[in-house]
Amino acid sequence: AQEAIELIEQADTLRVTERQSSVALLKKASRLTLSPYEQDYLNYLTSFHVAMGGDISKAARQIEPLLSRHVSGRLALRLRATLLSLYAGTKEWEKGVILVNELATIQKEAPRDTDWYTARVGQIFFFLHLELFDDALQLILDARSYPEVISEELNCRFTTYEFVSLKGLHSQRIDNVWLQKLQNTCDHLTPNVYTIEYVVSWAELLNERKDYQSTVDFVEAHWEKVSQLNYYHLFAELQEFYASALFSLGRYQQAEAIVNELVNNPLSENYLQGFLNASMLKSDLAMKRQNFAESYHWLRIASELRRQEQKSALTKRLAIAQAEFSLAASERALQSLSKQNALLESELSVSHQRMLNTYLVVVLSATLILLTLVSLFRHRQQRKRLITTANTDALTGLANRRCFTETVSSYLRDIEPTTTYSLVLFDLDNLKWVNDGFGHQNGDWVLQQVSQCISTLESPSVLSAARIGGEEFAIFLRDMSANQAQKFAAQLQQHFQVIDTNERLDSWRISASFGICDTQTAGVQLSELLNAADMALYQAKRAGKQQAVIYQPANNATT
Ligand SMILES: Nc1nc2c(ncn2[C@@H]2O[C@H](COP(=O)(O)OP(=O)(O)OP(=O)(O)O)[C@@H](O)[C@H]2O)c(=O)[nH]1
Repeated sequence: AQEAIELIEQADTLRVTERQSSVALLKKASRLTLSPYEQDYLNYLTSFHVAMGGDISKAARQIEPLLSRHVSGRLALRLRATLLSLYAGTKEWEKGVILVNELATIQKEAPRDTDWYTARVGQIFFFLHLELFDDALQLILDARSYPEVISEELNCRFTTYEFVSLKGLHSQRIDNVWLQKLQNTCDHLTPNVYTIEYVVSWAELLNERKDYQSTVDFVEAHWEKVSQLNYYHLFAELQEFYASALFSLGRYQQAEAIVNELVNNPLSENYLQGFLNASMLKSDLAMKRQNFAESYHWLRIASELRRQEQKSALTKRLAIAQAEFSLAASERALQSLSKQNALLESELSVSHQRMLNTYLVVVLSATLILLTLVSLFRHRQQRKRLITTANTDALTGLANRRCFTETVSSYLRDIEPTTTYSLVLFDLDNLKWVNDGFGHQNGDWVLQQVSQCISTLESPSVLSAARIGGEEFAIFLRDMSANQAQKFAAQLQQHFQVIDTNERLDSWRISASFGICDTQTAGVQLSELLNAADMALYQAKRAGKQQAVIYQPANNATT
């Protein structure tokens, strides 16, 4: 069992040369299950046979619905190329013009294979019917400018169309060299509807040149070949030129026999120009026989056909004008599009610029913000440093007097009445002696060691500890009575005592004298507390140093 596609492709190959076999193969294929593509391909070839049979209108109507399903690829080209040659026959010029453009678009994407060149032939054929010889010639030259090898049949068709175009443009310049060229290109090929096209064109040329004897000779030499093809249009044209030439040569009977064949064939009605020429000839022939009534009859038919032909010529011109108009319109559209494009591009560059500007602004702003943040940060750091410096004692790192006063004052402002606060004031013993004996640097060292002892105290009671004078320190304690503070001072004293002074002070032991008071006895003003503690400290010094004295009201401090 053969594949459907094989049958259809075989039918395609034989469609021109062996029509009957081609039709039979298509019938066979139609009985198989077909894919949508195969079905369309089969329908196309069936329509092609309908066209070859002479009913080009029917064929065109059958092919038209297939177009929308095939907008690219092989079948897209084939369908349109065939339809285009049908439109040339049915004189549907406008539809044809649209199709020519569609084909050009499809061709841009398609590879240059046989189908591509066949489509190109379709376009040229259509242009020739519109008598747009220049455009046709342009398409031929363009197709020939590519190095692809085309089949001999396609070469014959291109040569034929080149000849038809040149004939249309400069008929008088065509000489027999052209005939030679056409014969060399086409005559050795199997005769088919395409390879004998030039014969009809050459016969037309001879007839137009009133070279009637040559026309008759030429037609008679090719009669057999063309008639056997059974392709009505070509043969009808040949018959027409033949009859016309015979008439001009005075061979009326022969001419009449030929013309009768033409006018009696129902297909001739599809072939307007030919039918018109034949009617005119019939009228002339009747006139020769002095049958005026018959002559008048054919003249009336001819005039009706002439009217139709003029209408058709007008339609042709209209189609061309419309095509040119739409071309101009599309050019205008293109121009306006490119203008819009230019506008868009300039807008784009403006917005690019804007974007760049925005970007710059953003970058600048970001830099500015960053700089501001940095400077703010620096400023804060500086402020912090300044505050720290303002509140810290440079030598020992402890809070200074200013800071101590502020801190303690703020605590005292919000004092809890049930809570007792204590102030421990102490003064190092014999620092002058240390300075004098071991040097001021070692005196500094002593101050630092003492301060370190205070800093390392991890008591939640210590609210503030400071160096409030040269060798004078103060500690403010929360929730501690003077007696408890005294114990605290004793601990501190122990810490001072164990400071390793071997290297610096020859084992001289560091000590301090403490003056202690609390809010219960001294009052809740800082000045009161300082005074009280100072008094107690004075007493501690007087009592022999290295001791802690608690302030007693009425200046009666206890050690
Ligand atoms: N090395 C050093 N000595 C200081 C500093 N501030 C004050 N002094 C010294 O501390 C000493 C205080 O002397 P005095 O008031 O006689 O006290 P003292 O020698 O400790 O004797 P008492 O207090 O009676 O035990 C002076 O010699 C000051 O120069 C300082 O920052 N560094």
